[in-house]
Amino acid sequence: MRIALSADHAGFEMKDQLADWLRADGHEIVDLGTNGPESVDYPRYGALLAEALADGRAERGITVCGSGIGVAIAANRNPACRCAQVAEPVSAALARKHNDANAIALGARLIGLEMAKACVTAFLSSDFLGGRHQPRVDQLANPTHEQEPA
Ligand SMILES: O=C(CO)[C@H](O)[C@H](O)[C@H](O)COP(=O)(O)O
Repeated sequence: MRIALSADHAGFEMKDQLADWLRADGHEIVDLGTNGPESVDYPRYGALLAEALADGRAERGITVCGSGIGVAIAANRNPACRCAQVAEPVSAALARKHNDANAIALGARLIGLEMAKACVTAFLSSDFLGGRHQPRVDQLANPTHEQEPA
């Protein structure tokens, strides 16, 4: 699979470790930086990830910052991106199954590499379930207030 990775300074080390691990597993990696510990601003790296998904350079995205929150907010500004901040694999799988997420955001200051790998494995190996979830995902791009609860 073609997978884009991005990170700010807080996440670049985990990003690089995940990239090596995914390459060893046969995936094609689009590395969008950053590539060192110098302080950078996370909005750029969330946006770069979303752009790679929007223009088809990658089928899935993984972005890392200290908490995963900043890069997730930034990535989700692009309507082509559905990015879930996750810290354990059940949420990573649900992000695919229910939300058709095409990206996850990880917090390198909150979880270790093994938990990050478990999240990535769950994310990449889970499929969108469709059905009742499809119109909800559609509404993310086009919110409606027409439906009221029964
Ligand atoms: O965006 C974040 C928090 O929501 C990320 O954790 C950033 O990596 C963090 O804010 C960077 O913090 P730093 O003190 O500038 O290293």
